[in-house]
Amino acid sequence: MRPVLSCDEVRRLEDVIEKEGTSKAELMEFAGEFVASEALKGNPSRVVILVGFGNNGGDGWVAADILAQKDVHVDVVSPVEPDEISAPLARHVARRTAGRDVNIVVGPSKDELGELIGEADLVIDAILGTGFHGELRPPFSIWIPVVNELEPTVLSVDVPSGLDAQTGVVEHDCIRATRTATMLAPKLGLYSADGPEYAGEIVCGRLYDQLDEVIDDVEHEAEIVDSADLIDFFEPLPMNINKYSRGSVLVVAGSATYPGAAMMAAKAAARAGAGYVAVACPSACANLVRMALPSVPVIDIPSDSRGAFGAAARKAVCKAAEKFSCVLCGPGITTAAGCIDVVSGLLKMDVPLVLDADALNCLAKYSIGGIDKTPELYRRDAPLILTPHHKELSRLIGDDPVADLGTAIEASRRLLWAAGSEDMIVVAKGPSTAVAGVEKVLLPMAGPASLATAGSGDVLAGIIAGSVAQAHNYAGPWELLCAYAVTVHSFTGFAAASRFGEKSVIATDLIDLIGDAMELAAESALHDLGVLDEGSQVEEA
Ligand SMILES: NC(=O)C1=CN([C@@H]2O[C@H](COP(=O)(O)OP(=O)(O)OC[C@H]3O[C@@H](n4cnc5c(N)ncnc54)[C@H](OP(=O)(O)O)[C@@H]3O)[C@@H](O)[C@H]2O)[C@@H](O)CC1
Ligand SMILES: Nc1ncnc2c1ncn2[C@@H]1O[C@H](COP(=O)(O)OP(=O)(O)O)[C@@H](O)[C@H]1O
Ligand SMILES: [K+]
Repeated sequence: MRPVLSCDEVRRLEDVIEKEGTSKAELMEFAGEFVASEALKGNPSRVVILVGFGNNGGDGWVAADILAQKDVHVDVVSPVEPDEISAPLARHVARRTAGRDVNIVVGPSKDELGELIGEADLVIDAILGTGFHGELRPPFSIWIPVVNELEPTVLSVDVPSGLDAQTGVVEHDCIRATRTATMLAPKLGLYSADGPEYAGEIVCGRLYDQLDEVIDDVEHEAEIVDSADLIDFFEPLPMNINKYSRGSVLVVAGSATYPGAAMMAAKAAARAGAGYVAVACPSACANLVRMALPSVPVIDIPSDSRGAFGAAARKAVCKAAEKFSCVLCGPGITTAAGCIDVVSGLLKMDVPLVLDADALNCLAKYSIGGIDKTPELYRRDAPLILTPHHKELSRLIGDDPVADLGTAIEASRRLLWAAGSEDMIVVAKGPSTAVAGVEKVLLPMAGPASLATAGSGDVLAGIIAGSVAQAHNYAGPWELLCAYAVTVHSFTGFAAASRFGEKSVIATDLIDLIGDAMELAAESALHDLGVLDEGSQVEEA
């Protein structure tokens, strides 16, 4: 796993490294070297380097010097003369570079800038990094659209200029990078909100030899999960099993209005590998589910007058739930009184429980001002996995806003720390999904935007429940198991997008591709580990 840091954590890490004897000035030299080495990968003969007033620009000035020494023609475009640069470290390297064989262009007109970029093989964006804040000011608010309009190959330094390195939000405009060379560790904003849209491929410069020894001296906002980290989940089925010992899931879902949610979640749980999946749904939709899923037993639960779980549902659901390795509750249940009762009943049982969709909205209705105010409602000994999207997560914490990865992580931590249980996980879904536990927050590979389609979350909930059901002797951490399920879901998105077209994917497409997705994830893990070559063939020893 690879750490992702907040801007504050990066600053603390720089301080730790400085205490160990490597100054910030030296780090800037290493950052510039890393940028130059990334730039040279494309063998450019002309490079334009756009620099700002701060240390992000400093990295650009160092890179300019190195590239010029490698016989690359370098134009450095600066808003001011080197002597007028405000950040002292950046001013120092700018003055030094000014004495070398680089062409410095101060405050060019739009047309001059366009001409320079038009002639370049590569543009290096060292305008703004982690120090960017507020509204984009001239001349950068003029430069950035000129760059984007010409669509050159762009290497951004640390973060694309205009992107908030913490939230990933682009308020006005932002450099559209082909690649981003980020320093020490990726910043959270590269994975949040608009980050993935603007950052392109992300490469990380370690800069400091003993990075592994000091990186744990600061907190990590999150950790990226690579397929290779999930290798233990790709074991083949053992021979000596039966349908129950493989793992069983009870899907407590559906209503007369949303029978499809129960069908999708149940089928996904089975496709994810559970040997026995049953559905407990309101009697009003039970026959529909039976007809749609011939392999799935359906338990009739008393309905209310609208076809949702009724007053007698709690007892019936809890009795049925006793025999299963995992219970998934929520898809399509509505928030009728009987549903709230069902959720509260299941929380009191000691079966591993996944709460999704309306089960979360039922939970939010329990308390005013956020369920973290009354954690005894959801604190339990058995595993509890909540799978909210941003809006559901916001409801769980009393309607405080959840808008991006950073706020989703913060909200998840509120819920987790209030409960204080190692067996509780919040899978905070969004364009990038965070899997948060009390100890750490994981960022599994995100899927394509095709996953933003109704019912896609029901499929994920089914994959999670199916995976939990199979984890009999699993010693944890539950975060990793959920990260595996999210990764498989992401791969279903890619597989479906390539089969049906990016815009044509619907949630039911994802379900039959779960097997393919597991295979793709396993291949990717073997590839990361160097066991598979480029052509995905097993390498001969
Ligand atoms: N992490 C690491 O270990 C290492 C980090 N390093 C590098 O340092 C970078 C951080 O440098 P930094 O702190 O100097 O900030 P930076 O991004 O250059 O921006 C500050 C300048 O931009 C200006 N400015 C701000 N907002 C603006 C706006 N809206 N519109 C226009 N201007 C705006 C701001 O002006 P001010 O608002 O202060 O007037 C100030 O002049 C980091 O990203 C990485 O590349 C490496 O060198 C070494 C290792
Ligand atoms: N832009 C996006 N890029 C990648 N994945 C996305 C994007 N938008 C949503 N997703 C994923 O799609 C799923 C949507 O879940 P959810 O909002 O609960 O849908 P529903 O309630 O309709 O089933 C989540 O797994 C989420 O991470
Ligand atoms: K930048």
